[in-house]
This record gives sequence, structure tokens and C-alpha cells, in this order.
Amino acid sequence: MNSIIVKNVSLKQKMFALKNISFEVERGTVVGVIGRNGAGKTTLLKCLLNLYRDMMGNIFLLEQNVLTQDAAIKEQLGVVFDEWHLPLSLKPNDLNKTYKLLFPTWDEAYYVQLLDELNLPRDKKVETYSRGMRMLLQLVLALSHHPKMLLLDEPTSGLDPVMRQHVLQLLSRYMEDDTNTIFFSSHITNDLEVLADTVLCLHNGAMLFHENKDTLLYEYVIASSNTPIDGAVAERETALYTEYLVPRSHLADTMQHRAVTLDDLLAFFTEPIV
Ligand SMILES: Nc1ncnc2c1ncn2[C@@H]1O[C@H](COP(=O)(O)OP(=O)(O)OP(=O)(O)O)[C@@H](O)[C@H]1O
Repeated sequence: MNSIIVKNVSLKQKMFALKNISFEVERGTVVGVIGRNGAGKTTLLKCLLNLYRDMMGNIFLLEQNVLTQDAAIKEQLGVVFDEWHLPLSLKPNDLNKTYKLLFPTWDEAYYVQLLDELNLPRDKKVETYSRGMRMLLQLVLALSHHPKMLLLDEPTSGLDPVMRQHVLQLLSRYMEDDTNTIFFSSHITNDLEVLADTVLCLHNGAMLFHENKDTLLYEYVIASSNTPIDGAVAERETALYTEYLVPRSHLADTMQHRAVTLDDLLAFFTEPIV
């Protein structure tokens, strides 16, 4: 069953456009969204949240149309933006009272447990929190009403490596319920390599691919050579030699090669071919 269906979504803004995006995400999976700065990751996430009046196309979340069932969907979503959007004068204790009114499924005990687990003080104003702590607080708020889907815009940015591990563990724990879904954009592709089942790549507002992560990382290798390689799908210059993105099926026994990473794929597919 699909928990996200995006059909022919386009959006025209003054300086930017999302171009005819279509993809589907199976319930119980994590989709990692990659793309260079300005590729449209946040814009696509805002489309899922039905934040643009002039969006063309159709989006279904949890089998409901975002255009007509906005409120019902939002009760089942947990969202983390890349910046803190609420008043900085609030304390987690104040947010508890507000969220209790907003979400019938708000779980105060779980909220307090997560705050304590992540060492987030409950009675301090958010303005005293660091950027990383604000990100963690957003995630705790997103998780504490037990949503069926998380939409996360760079949730690990600004976190130290230990905190990032905590967040990845929290997200893994959330995915133990195989009816949950995560849509997760990140520049820290290592996090996506750990967590994502599928990878969606955006470039200049268009979708380049949405593929199973393991297939992607298996399907290609990086070979280095001073002479062109038959079957290579892309190439880039390094200081010493040329690197080629080669389908594993075209790999010769004698070819020097290494495993591909999501960073490699992003660079190969979004840099102009030399
Ligand atoms: N508030 C805004 N007003 C005008 N243009 C905007 C605004 N926010 C984003 N844009 C433009 O929309 C385009 C897509 O931005 P978006 O934030 O979706 O990209 P992104 O992939 O999330 O980027 P990043 O990785 O840098 O966060 C960019 O070219 C940006 O210039």
C-alpha cells in the first residue's frame, strides 16, 4: 500500500519551478531526498503539506487527498522544518499544553520521556536552546502524537555526531511500526545510507530518479582510468585521472574501481559532464 502518491506535481514560482514530479512511496518505508542547494527539496516537502495555492497535480498522503482532506491528514503527520518556526519565548512545558489541544493523540508521558532522553530542559525558553537543541525539540514535538508519517527537512543538520546517532536511533525506533513512513531530506547522505529504503533525487526542480537505495548502490561502481570506459554513464575529472560512473554489468575484471556512494551519484548526475 502506498502512503505517498505524487502525480504530475508542478509549481511555478517567480525564480523557480517544480517540474512535473511523480512518485509513490510504500507504507513502512523511508524515502531519503537528495539534491544540491536550491534543487527544490523544501519546496516539494511544502507541496506535500499543501502550502501552495497554485500547485498543479495531485498528492495523496495516507490515502487522502491533501487538497480536500488537509486537516485530517495533518493530525497524522509529524513535521520538522530546517528552521525553528514557533515563538522563541515558549518553553517545552508551554508547547506541551498547546500540542495537547492540537492533537487528540498527544502523548504527554512520551513527550517528557523523549525530552529527558535528549537532555532538553522542559522549563527553559527555546531562545536559550542551541540550533541543534531546537532541531531535537522539533523532532520530539513531531513524534509525541504518534504520527503515521514524518516529513523531515534536514532533521540532522546542526547536530553533533552523538546527537545525530540519537536522532537516527529515534527514527529507527519509529520505523519499528511497519505502518509508519518517513520522507526525509538531507545533505548528510551518510544518514540516508543508514536509514533510507529509497532515494529520490531532485535537480533544478525536476526529479532525476526515485530508486531503491540498495539497488542504486549496487548497480553502479566508480572506475578510474586515463582512457574512456565503454558503457560509462557519466564522468568527472579529478586532479589525477578521470572517474567514470559505470553500471556493474559493464565492469571488466581488470578495471580499478570502488563502491559508489550517494554523494557520488549526486555529483555525477548533477554536475555538467566534462
Ligand atoms: N522564500 C523564498 N522566496 C523566493 N524564492 C525562494 C524562497 N525559498 C526558496 N526559494 C527558491 O526556490 C528554490 C528551491 O528552494 P528549496 O528551498 O526548495 O531548495 P532546497 O533543495 O531545499 O535547498 P537547500 O538544500 O539549500 O535547503 C531555490 O532556487 C530558492 O532560490
